[in-house]
Amino acid sequence: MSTTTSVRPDAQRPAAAQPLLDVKDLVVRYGRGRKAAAAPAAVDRVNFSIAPGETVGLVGESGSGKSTIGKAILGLQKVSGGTITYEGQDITSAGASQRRALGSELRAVFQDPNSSLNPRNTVGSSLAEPLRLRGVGAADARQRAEDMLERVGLPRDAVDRYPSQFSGGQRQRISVARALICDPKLVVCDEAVSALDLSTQAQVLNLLADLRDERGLGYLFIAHDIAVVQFLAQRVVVLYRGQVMESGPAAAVTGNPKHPFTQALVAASPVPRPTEQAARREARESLGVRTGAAAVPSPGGCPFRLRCPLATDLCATERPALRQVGGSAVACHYA
Ligand SMILES: Nc1ncnc2c1ncn2[C@@H]1O[C@H](COP(=O)(O)OP(=O)(O)OP(=O)(O)O)[C@@H](O)[C@H]1O
Repeated sequence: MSTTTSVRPDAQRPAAAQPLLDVKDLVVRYGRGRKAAAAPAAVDRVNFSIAPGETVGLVGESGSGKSTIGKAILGLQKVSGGTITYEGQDITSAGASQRRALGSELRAVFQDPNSSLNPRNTVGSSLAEPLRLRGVGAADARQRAEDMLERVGLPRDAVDRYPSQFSGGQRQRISVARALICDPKLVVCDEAVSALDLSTQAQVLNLLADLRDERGLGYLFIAHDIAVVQFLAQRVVVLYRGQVMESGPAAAVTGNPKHPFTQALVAASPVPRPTEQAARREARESLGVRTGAAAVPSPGGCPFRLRCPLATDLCATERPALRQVGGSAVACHYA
């Protein structure tokens, strides 16, 4: 699985010799002792790797083992078999000190931002905490927290406010800022945008893509929605009942799924068929409505272009939101 195909051409990079992360024959069984041995494997001989700067999407229905794999990589779940290697170092059963040493390089963003933000702490102290643990002084940590908040599109004075004073989407931006403040090399995003509405999903996905491209980050992007995974991932791994059903370049897996389960997953995604979208566009054009896509071509493509309730056709006419992506202006109703 060495080919990299991205929906954003600027995210393409040559494959590196040594993977950033290598998961080999991973098995996870829940429970202890004899109970665990008798339990069906939640993750069953899973293999995949992530190159530096690459995004791999892990997709599958509920209960297919996605989060279990994420937790095993983060050291939050004991592994029953196989190996997890990070930059050539075996971290399968890493102890506390090895994990601490890895802490700034391997970070996570979860579905619920409250899981990483203590409601009693100001945003500034939540962001500064991982830096302080690594010996950064208070003034420097505050400065870096303010810089990071600005980078994720929040005001610098957010440092002195509490998580409850922000919307769900803003809290997720704060979680992203907290995950990235230590300059990690790999971020596990576990359903990081699933709880957000479509508009906020698009904003956070764009933010994740921009940060990846700026910093050369690797992502393991876990989601049940293959349309969301397709936006960010260069390669996709499809899981079913703990096993890999199909994997490969994102465009191939989502555009021409080989396995019946992947086909079902694509069909289940709330994406109108391209033919349906074309029919909608024709209908609008016959009414003289200018299409957003024709007005401002998008280099990366909107993640919701196929399932946007407006089929993105009214973007440029109704709410001409413009933003810069890779040097080009992109119009999106949801931007
Ligand atoms: N703590 C646990 N104890 C026992 N079984 C568990 C535990 N956590 C998960 N499982 C089981 O492991 C399997 C995989 O669960 P996992 O949460 O990894 O799936 P998932 O694909 O992330 O699902 P979802 O999309 O709903 O989060 C499921 O059968 C689940 O019931």
